[in-house]
Amino acid sequence: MTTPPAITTGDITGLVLAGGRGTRMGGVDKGLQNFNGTALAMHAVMRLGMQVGELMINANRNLSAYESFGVPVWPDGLADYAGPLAGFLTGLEHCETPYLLTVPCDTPLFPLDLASRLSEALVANDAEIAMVSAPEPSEDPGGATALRAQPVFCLLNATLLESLVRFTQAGGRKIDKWTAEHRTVLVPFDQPGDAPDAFFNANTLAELHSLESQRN
Ligand SMILES: Nc1nc2c(ncn2[C@@H]2O[C@H](COP(=O)(O)OP(=O)(O)OP(=O)(O)O)[C@@H](O)[C@H]2O)c(=O)[nH]1
Ligand SMILES: [Mg+2]
Repeated sequence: MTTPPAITTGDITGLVLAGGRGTRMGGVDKGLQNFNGTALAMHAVMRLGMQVGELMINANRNLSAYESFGVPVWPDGLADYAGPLAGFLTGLEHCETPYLLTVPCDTPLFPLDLASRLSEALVANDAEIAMVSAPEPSEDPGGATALRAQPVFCLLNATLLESLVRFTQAGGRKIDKWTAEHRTVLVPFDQPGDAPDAFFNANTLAELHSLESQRN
């Protein structure tokens, strides 16, 4: 058997997902909220930018504010805030590299080796999709953390565009339902040296402020 070629940085387009409603944050444009003095989406742009060859932002409001971050901005093609899968579709439609790596705008401490670890796992498992699996805080105070799939952190083979067009045209909206149709590898980020809170996301203003006090 021949080993599939490694994925290099230049093979990947990074996509910052900032197209949501931000309902739990009071309906604000989440990507534009300040985090330690810089807009959340800009944190993602900087962190992802050092791991990929090209970058894009997917946003549905305040497009000129996002454009000022210096990377192309694309709104959803699907109407009415169809969810993050609409962002995946937009990203794949505009992706000119063999792979697309998605990150949400509300997780500003995601790891700097995200792209390399997802890439290695994708190749090693001959997969089409590599998805993060990471510790999540327990609902009960003092409860143990559990490892959960983080479907908005996904490395996708760009050839999946056709499949996603079909899935969304049929009304599909759930990321995990779509990824289940393809060879998907879950990549655990709970190894020694991994920050346990790297994938904590800010859905409310209180969560945003509590994340601000963490160091990375
Ligand atoms: N393109 C696109 N992205 C979305 C959409 N809905 C959510 N997202 C993105 O998916 C990621 C995870 O979503 P949430 O954390 O639920 O963010 P949200 O939908 O803005 O917030 P809530 O309305 O409070 O659920 C974020 O990066 C959002 O920007 C959508 O309709 N279109
Ligand atoms: Mg979130």
